[in-house]
Amino acid sequence: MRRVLVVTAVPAERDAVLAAVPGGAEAAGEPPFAGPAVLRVRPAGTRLRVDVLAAGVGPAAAAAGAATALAGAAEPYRLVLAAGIGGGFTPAAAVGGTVVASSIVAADLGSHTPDGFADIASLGFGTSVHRPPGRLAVALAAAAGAALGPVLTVSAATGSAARAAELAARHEGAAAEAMEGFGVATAAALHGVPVAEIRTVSNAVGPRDRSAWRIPAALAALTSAFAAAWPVLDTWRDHD
Ligand SMILES: O=C(O)c1cccc(C(=O)CC[C@H]2O[C@@H](n3cnc4c(=O)[nH]cnc43)[C@H](O)[C@@H]2O)c1
Repeated sequence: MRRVLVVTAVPAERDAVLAAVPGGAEAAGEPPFAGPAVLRVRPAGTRLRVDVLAAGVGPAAAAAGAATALAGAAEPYRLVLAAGIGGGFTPAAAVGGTVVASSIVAADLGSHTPDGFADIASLGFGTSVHRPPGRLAVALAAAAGAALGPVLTVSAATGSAARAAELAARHEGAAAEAMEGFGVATAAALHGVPVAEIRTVSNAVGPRDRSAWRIPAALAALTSAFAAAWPVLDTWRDHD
């Protein structure tokens, strides 16, 4: 049986992933304390047992929830997936599109200096990038019709064109921005489990415009992305 943990921010994203498996979900056991529940689905025609957790918004909640699920697992997970909606960088990822992370980047973890932003790695305090297994990321992107590129994790969503341009200039090929991936990846790395990230684009990274957000479309795309991903996750071997 191939156990996969999917970590989203909010229940609507969790439910979009679960909707990719007709027939609904079952409880995957009570959380070890009064934390978010984990729901389980078994995609038909695969050996997958997929646990889906809505851990909360932001890198800290994502890391805490993912680490708790990993630590409490009765059997080890073979892969952890950060998943949900995100902002797309133009032109790499349009609203309604899908992005698979080639790298998972902590984009605002570090220090502001007179010479610009210094990330956590340049400060000597650990890594600022987690890398999914390359062949898995390529296969997921191909199956889902997704763009493949760096997905930036931020603690504060971009709200201006200037900030979007600053991030795009610092991270070549940046495809999407979200708030949980690096937290999930940090928990996965702590437990020695490979990580991947799938984002569906609800908005363009740039000036804050709530009216331009297309969250229902992004959630529908998330369901489609996971329906396409099951066969890839089922056959992937972690030495690939
Ligand atoms: O700026 C606002 O008014 C605003 C209104 C609703 C939601 C937000 C968020 O920041 C949602 C963050 C939540 O959704 C993901 N997400 C979606 N798009 C983005 C983005 O462009 N940048 C960062 N995160 C985004 C994120 O992963 C969170 O789970 C703001």
